Amino acid sequence: MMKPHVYVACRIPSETESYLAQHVQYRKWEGPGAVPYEVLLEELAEVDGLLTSGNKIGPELLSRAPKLKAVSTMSVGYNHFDLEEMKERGIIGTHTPGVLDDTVADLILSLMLAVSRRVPELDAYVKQGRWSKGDNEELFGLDMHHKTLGIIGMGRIGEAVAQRAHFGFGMDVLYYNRHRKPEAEQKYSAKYAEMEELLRHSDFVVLMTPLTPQTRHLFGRKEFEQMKPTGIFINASRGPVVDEEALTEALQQGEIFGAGLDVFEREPVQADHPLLTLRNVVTLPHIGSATAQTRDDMARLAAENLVSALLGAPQNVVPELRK
Ligand SMILES: NC(=O)C1=CN([C@@H]2O[C@H](COP(=O)(O)OP(=O)(O)OC[C@H]3O[C@@H](n4cnc5c(N)ncnc54)[C@H](OP(=O)(O)O)[C@@H]3O)[C@@H](O)[C@H]2O)C=CC1
Ligand SMILES: O=CC(=O)O
Repeated sequence: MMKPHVYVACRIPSETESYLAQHVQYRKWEGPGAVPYEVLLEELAEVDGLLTSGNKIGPELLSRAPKLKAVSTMSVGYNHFDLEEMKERGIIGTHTPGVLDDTVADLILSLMLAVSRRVPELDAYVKQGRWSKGDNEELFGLDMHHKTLGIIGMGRIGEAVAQRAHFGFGMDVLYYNRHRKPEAEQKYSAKYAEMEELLRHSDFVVLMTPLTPQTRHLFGRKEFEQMKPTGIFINASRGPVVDEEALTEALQQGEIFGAGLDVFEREPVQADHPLLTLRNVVTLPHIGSATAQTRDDMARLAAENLVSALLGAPQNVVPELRK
């Protein structure tokens, strides 16, 4: 039987390439940087499958890929999939849930600590030779242990955050989803709360929903106003879930204590973005799952997902495209 043809548009480790080679014929983008859109369109003309990590999968691209049967993204988020278009064309879309939960949760905890204890700001203070003797109250931060954490989007990653916060830091956990999760409530003594109640009672608010039409700008002026003035806001979901103008205002006006951001409305964020000028914001370049081990695991799973889809027994299909 002829092996299916695949294009690999993102970096994958050599072990994963060997795995792919057993099942498919593939070509790959060798870099540097991201694959240019024109190259992608050309490559897709003849392939059955695409392995990607964030290329927009929309009508133009799909219309240039007449043989395409499956797109596998090396990410758990799949807001770059045009789900309606893929459904109409019968394209299978898969993602990589689960393998990155602990790594992303670790990063979220590091943002919570970095903002509350002002780690980057104080690192700069020391390195700039501004440390003087004596107890300087201006350098004090806020405690994280035994405070209240509110998680909006208590899914796989949200639960990994709850686990660390509750058992590691003795935090009380509130959460908001569209559906309650009795098992999570039991495991982490978590309490379900409506958004407003969660925002009013939480010392730390972690946003971890997917980006969907319903969650776009879920967080705006009203939500920041409802937070405590000592509240810390963390977003590691997707940038457009937050209205960045409202967040900037809330930070400038002291409506909240600080924010930790791994994601932005436009990525890469522009160097002159107002958020980057604020002392009480800790930023990262969308790096939640980026450890060597976890990226290897994601690449392997994405490759397995693609092979499974092309060989007729698809796994890890995104919920909206399941038959
Ligand atoms: N910064 C980074 O590097 C990374 C970012 N991510 C982002 O994190 C997201 C979450 O990943 P993961 O935990 O695996 O996903 P899950 O699907 O497991 O969890 C998402 C949670 O969000 C809730 N949710 C969905 N829609 C809404 C809504 N409209 N209002 C309130 N809650 C909602 C869901 O509950 P319910 O359905 O009951 O509402 C669910 O509990 C990904 O989609 C991705 O965008 C993921 C990995 C790395
Ligand atoms: O942002 C990363 C992902 O896996 O989604």
